[in-house]
Order: sequence, then C-alpha cells, then structure tokens
Amino acid sequence: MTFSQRLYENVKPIWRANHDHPFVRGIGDGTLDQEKFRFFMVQDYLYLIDYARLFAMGAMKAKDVKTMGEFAELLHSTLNTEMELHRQYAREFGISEEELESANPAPTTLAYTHYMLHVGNNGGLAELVASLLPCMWSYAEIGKALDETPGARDHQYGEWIKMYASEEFQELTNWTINLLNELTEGKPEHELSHLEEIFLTTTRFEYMFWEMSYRKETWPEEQQ
Ligand SMILES: Cc1ncc(CN)c(N)n1
Repeated sequence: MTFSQRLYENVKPIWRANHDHPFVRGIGDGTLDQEKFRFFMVQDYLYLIDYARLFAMGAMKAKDVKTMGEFAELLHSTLNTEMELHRQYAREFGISEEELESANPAPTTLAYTHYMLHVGNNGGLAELVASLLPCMWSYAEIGKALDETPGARDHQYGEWIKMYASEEFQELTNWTINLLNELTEGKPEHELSHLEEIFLTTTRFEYMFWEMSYRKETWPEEQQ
C-alpha cells in the first residue's frame, strides 16, 4: 500500500461526508442558494491567496529543479486559472477584485490557512505537501464525481464543476500525490504518523469549510 492510499483509507468517512454535504450537493445539481455560493467564493479567494503561498514555499524547499518547476506550475495555475474562476463569478455577482482581496476572513478560513502556513513554515517538504494535499485531492474527487451527473455543466455552478473535473486539475493533483509517496518512501513510522495527523487535520478543515460556507459563518460580534 502506498502512503497516499494509507492516508486515504484513514480519512474516507470524512471525504464521504464531503460528498454528502448539502453545499456540495447543491453545487452538483445547481440548487445551492446563490448567497451561500457568493460567501464561499469570497472566502475561498482569501483561502487561495494563502494556499498559493504554500506552493511558493514548496518551490523554496524542493531539492531539485524539476520539483521547483512543478511547484511554480501549481502556483501559476492557482493564481491564474483557479482564482480566475473566482474573479469571473465575482464579476457576475458585482464584486470587484479589490473587494475580494480586502474581505475579512471568517474564523474557519483564518484557522485553516494559518494552520497550513504554520506547517509550511516550520516543517519540511513532506509536512508541507501533507498539509496542502487534502485541498487538491478532495476537490479533484468532488469535481469528477459531480461532473458525472447529467447536465452538471449546464447550470449556474457548471463552470466550477468543469474547473475541478478538468484534466489539468486532475493531473496536478496526481503529481502531488505521487510526490508525497516519493517523499515518504522508507520514512520511519513516527514520521509517517506525524504526516498522517497533518493530513487528517486539513481534511477536517476541508469539511469545516463546506460547513462554514453553508452557514455563512461570522465572528461572534457580527451575529445579529
Ligand atoms: C477550501 C478549499 N479547498 C480546496 C480547494 C481546491 N484548490 C479550494 N479552492 N478551496
């Protein structure tokens, strides 16, 4: 069993819960309340700004030029392809780029991004990849599953589904999974279980991000 298969087995119930989450189901059939999607898009834009920084850190921590190049590709794709999707939806919602960038992060967004940045800053490359992988892998899986539903690309969230089901996104995800397998080959069990813990933590944050968006989470003093 590869290390990534071990990780996947450990978090399967949470990933299944992601697929069943009303937010994800609502994207799939196009029935999700637009206000919830709008909230998600703004928070996700903030999330991706920090997430992109992790790819830059990956390039810095990489041991060879080829791996540096792959991280550069991931950084480019996040800033210019994935975030362009957000900018497009924002334009439809009448939100400017400045508004997107200067929005306030909700508690879960802040906790999730700061956790990953902490791991990225303080750990080695394997820790960094373990922390960022649930993000790519779970969206690649969700995008592919939703895309199999007839008419999935024909409704208001079709572009979102198309993005994560795309060949490009699937390939970048597979590259990252393979990198983690390579980085963990021959590592002692205590290091593997530490990486498993990191992967589990960001997997939990992934679920919390759907939940946050569905509830349009706010800070306590913002609640009316
Ligand atoms: C919270 C979250 N997780 C994952 C992805 C996919 N990059 C995303 N855009 N946002």
